[in-house]
Amino acid sequence: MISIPTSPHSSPLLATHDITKSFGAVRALAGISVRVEQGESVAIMGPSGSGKSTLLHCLSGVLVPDDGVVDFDGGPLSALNDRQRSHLRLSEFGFVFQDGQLLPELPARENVALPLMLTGTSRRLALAAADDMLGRIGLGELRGRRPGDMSGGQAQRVAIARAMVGHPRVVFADEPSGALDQASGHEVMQLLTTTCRIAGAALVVVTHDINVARWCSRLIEIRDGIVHADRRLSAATTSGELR
Ligand SMILES: Nc1ncnc2c1ncn2[C@@H]1O[C@H](COP(=O)(O)OP(=O)(O)OP(=O)(O)O)[C@@H](O)[C@H]1O
Repeated sequence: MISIPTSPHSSPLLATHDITKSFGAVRALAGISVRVEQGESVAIMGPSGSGKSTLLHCLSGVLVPDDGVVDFDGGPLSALNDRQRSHLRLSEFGFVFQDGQLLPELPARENVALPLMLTGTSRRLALAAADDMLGRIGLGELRGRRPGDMSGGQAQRVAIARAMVGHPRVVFADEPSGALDQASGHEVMQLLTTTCRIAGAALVVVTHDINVARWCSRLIEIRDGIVHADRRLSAATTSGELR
């Protein structure tokens, strides 16, 4: 685990303080302050181009903001160099993308084991942990199958197993059900929110779809690179159970 120098004040798990980010003349983030508490699930919504993915990438240390600060676990991500930030992403964060981004040449269990092997776990232990995770989410029978031989929903569930196998403290998901039909999308969101809740991981989901956002306990709406609204969602539907 990487230790970040801590700030003196008590802090949420993850927070941005007035961050800005521009790409050339395009101001993607124009001063955003948000907080994500431990174990909380937060949806980020907003029109196309409003800065949702840029915010997600700044929160997860993939991008460095031009101004402002991102704190994780009480310390600024900017205190870490590139190598330390990469290690933090592998060891503390999990990622789920719209198309899963599984490696097509590897069977499910090797895709799931990969983040552990990249942080130094032996192949044998990483594969055992991957098999265990796949079994716990009801995908044991898929462990030898390559992504090209799975449905989109199955591949997304394997991607969730890969995101969760390292016991992340935060899972970042960018349109995790965006490429799926409604029923598969529902299953994927149920699995994602349930596994995060059981693991005590915070979840940050970028989505265009209010039905996806409703799986979360909070909704942050972004417009033109600033926070337009930040509210609790009362009817969080996070009641699915793991098989
Ligand atoms: N790497 C980049 N290079 C240039 N411009 C970028 C880059 N990444 C984002 N932008 C621009 O920054 C703005 C915000 O982009 P971002 O992807 O964060 O929006 P978004 O809300 O996630 O959009 P969408 O819903 O369409 O995915 C857009 O105008 C986009 O074109």
